[in-house]
Amino acid sequence: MESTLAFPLLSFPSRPAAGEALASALASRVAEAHKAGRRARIALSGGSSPEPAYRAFAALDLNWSQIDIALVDDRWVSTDNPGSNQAMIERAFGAATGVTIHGLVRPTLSARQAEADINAIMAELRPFDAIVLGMGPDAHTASWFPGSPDLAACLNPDTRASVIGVDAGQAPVALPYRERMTMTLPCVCEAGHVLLLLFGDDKKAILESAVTAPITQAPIRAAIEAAGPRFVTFWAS
Ligand SMILES: O=C1O[C@H](COP(=O)(O)O)[C@@H](O)[C@H](O)[C@H]1O
Repeated sequence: MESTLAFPLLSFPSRPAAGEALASALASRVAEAHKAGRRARIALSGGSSPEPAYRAFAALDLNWSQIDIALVDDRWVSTDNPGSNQAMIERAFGAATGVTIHGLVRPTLSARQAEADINAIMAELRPFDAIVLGMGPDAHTASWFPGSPDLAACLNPDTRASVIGVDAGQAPVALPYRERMTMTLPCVCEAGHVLLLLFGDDKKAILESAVTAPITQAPIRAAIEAAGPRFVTFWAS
């Protein structure tokens, strides 16, 4: 199927092939950082789509002790909850000995109460070499949900915050995980590479509609516009 998008959408014959290509792109970003003599910093999304791609990345022969992995967003649950993005990422990177994973959740606090602590950590990690985004069926990305009273704060281009606690309870797709922590638009879109991993003909059609939809209804459009040519989609049917 031809893409009608005005930005790069790389099509792959299968989901595993798309995941391997994403893993290879991330490995290139890691190699660049290490060649420059510094730790590599990658931020990853959660959800149901990306775990096999993360396993493919984790299987690569990299100097994992010089790689920081942060989360783009998480549901405000502890890692024993099946909805925990952190738990999925920790599982996927089990083979990556020495990697540092920076979780966003502090289960004894509310997301709002934890913002200052997590923002301090993110300030040390920014800017990220690469960020991996996903997209939900309501055109949300990260935890930027249509209808959320916190959407404007998430998408404020002038915010100094890297992450904010959000109430996503107005978005049916978010439930039952109403309370969340998410990176903000500037934190995501200043990254060297903003990579969207997307599966299914239905989601491709949603992405194509999102580029002309109001940002309040299709928050992913904010990332597409802010990242410009650094926004690349890895897609398989
Ligand atoms: O809730 C979330 O959903 C999005 C999309 O996930 P998917 O299940 O449709 O693959 C994800 O990118 C985000 O990290 C997650 O918190």
